[in-house]
Amino acid sequence: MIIGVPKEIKNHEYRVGMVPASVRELISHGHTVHVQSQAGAGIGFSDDDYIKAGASILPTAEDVFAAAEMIVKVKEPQAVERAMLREGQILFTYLHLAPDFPQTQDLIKSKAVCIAYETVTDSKGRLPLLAPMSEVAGRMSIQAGAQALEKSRGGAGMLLGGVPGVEPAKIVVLGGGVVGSNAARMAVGMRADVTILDRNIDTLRALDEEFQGRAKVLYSTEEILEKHVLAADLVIGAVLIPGAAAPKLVNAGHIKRMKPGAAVVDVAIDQGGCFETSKATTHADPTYIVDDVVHYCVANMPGAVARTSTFALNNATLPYIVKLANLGYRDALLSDQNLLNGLNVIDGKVTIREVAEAFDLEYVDPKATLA
Ligand SMILES: NC(=O)C1=CN([C@@H]2O[C@H](COP(=O)(O)OP(=O)(O)OC[C@H]3O[C@@H](n4cnc5c(N)ncnc54)[C@H](O)[C@@H]3O)[C@@H](O)[C@H]2O)C=CC1
Ligand SMILES: CC(=O)C(=O)O
Ligand SMILES: [Mg+2]
Repeated sequence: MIIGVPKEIKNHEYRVGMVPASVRELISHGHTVHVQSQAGAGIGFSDDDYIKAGASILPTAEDVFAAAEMIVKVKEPQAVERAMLREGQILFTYLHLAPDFPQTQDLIKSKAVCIAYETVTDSKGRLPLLAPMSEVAGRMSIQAGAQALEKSRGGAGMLLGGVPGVEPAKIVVLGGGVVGSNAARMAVGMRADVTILDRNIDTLRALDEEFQGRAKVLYSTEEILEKHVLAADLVIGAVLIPGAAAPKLVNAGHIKRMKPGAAVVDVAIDQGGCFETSKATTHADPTYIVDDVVHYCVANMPGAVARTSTFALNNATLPYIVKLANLGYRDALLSDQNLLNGLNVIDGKVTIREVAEAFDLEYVDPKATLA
């Protein structure tokens, strides 16, 4: 198969779909890999590094999209990239369609085979291609929150861990999955006062066992959520209903009643965000203030630590890239229900229920589209 790796174009996005070691692996399976010139420059890989791994370098994204049977990316395709997709071409990347109607429309129009990293599952129902970036974003969320609480960002001027004789900040983590548990680990390590809310009893048990009282672990009723959010200095938004738009757990009224100078970090912003007042921001201008509460809502947080993130992402995606390349999308998807769960749009049809429901579009059984 001919595989194409374009340079990412989102604001301050330095990750790349494949590192040279991944390219080498595909070449060893007999595939051809075209990489856009400078695609890896942001994480220290030159065009020469890719050539040594066996890739050929193409000057523009247009060249890569035109040549490739499968495009491997990191972030959801931007409008100019969507315009370059064609019928039957495989797109393997993060998509986050449920909060993004323009992208959904364009992918339908393209008739491409669009497989989203974030809805591929594993045998335990987890999300193996989302998890590495959730680990990164969860850990980063506490750094982002710490900065948001500084005076220069509009925060109350609090140090997360306090100092001897002064109380630490109260951090509330909404959702105790991969993002939430990683956020809590960092926050506990910094000696903040940490409370995690979730609705999955098994998750609550596992967190309770892990933290042994160093973080409070609570079932998230509306009452508990309101009580803890209103008392918080920092709230991390880390809930997910796979494939669907994030539930708006914190409304504008809650934000109004939060402490002045408090901060929220909405990691779930890639799925639309779990604070009613969230709107996506960029690394160039990450925060804004609503009712004296600092909001950090960057949708590609791991892009800031692109080197760590690209390796972590490639470790997870490579086996799936190899499978798609070796078998072709039809056999790869039909032989692996977990990979099939990643199929969001194919031949102009929506094959993920949550996205179809979000936009009142027809849902088509993915298997029916491959018959
Ligand atoms: N902004 C960014 O750069 C990044 C964002 N993310 C996003 O972070 C979000 C969280 O991802 P993960 O932690 O991997 O998901 P996960 O599936 O591991 O965890 C989500 C948790 O939310 C809980 N939950 C769902 N609905 C809830 C509710 N109403 N109340 C309380 N808890 C609820 C679930 O029980 C689960 O434990 C996703 O939207 C993901 O796409 C991930 C990586 C980077
Ligand atoms: C998951 C995601 O949105 C990211 O890694 O940017
Ligand atoms: Mg207020």
